[in-house]
Amino acid sequence: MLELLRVTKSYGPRALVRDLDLSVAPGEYIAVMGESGIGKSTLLNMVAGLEPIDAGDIRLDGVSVPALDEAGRVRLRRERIGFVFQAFHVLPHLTLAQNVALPLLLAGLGADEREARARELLGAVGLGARADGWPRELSGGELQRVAIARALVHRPRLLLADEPTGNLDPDTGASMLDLFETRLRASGAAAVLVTHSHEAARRCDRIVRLTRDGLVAA
Ligand SMILES: Nc1ncnc2c1ncn2[C@@H]1O[C@H](COP(=O)(O)OP(=O)(O)OP(=O)(O)O)[C@@H](O)[C@H]1O
Repeated sequence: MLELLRVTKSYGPRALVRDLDLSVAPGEYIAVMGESGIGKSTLLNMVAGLEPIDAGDIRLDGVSVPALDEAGRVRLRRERIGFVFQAFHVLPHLTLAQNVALPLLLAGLGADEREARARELLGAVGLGARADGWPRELSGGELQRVAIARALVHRPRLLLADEPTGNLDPDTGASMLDLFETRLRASGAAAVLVTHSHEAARRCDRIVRLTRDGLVAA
């Protein structure tokens, strides 16, 4: 469902990734590990069409992401991708329920369904009682769980998650990985998880390591 074909990306004169190949099957979970600064976040951003590539191709369900125009990339993200950003990107002027419901608002769902699904997912990440609270009232780990709920609420085909358990204690982290399983894998959705956690990586079907020489099996 996701294919990276000889993807090359440079910042200035320095090639960050060169001729990168990766193939992710429906329902497959891939853990991407690798040293800090090697390009893992950039990899997720390229897949989501948030960062242009210099050469190669990225195909999601047969659609070439780099060939889309900006409107097409926005639509692809809204409809098919859930993204847990390393820095959360939870919007401070929206309540937690409104933050989580945002993908459903963009998808054109009615208010009642948006509300119900956002609250249900906040419950699933252990923040049901805080649904009407504000991001400024939350700890880092709680914000991370809001970001996870928002990435799952529209039932994406592909979850891209950048250190999704980085701010969580081991038990909470494990329960978030359980949630990915129950909400995504059952429907054939795939996931690419960037993680430094061997615990989280072990739960995936495959672990790859991003190195200066490209992606290698770990
Ligand atoms: N917009 C940009 N312009 C120039 N350089 C950038 C840009 N974005 C990222 N980089 C550089 O590309 C490299 C890879 O960054 P990236 O965030 O993808 O690494 P990472 O593997 O996710 O690191 P970490 O594990 O620390 O999050 C870094 O050296 C970073 O400074």
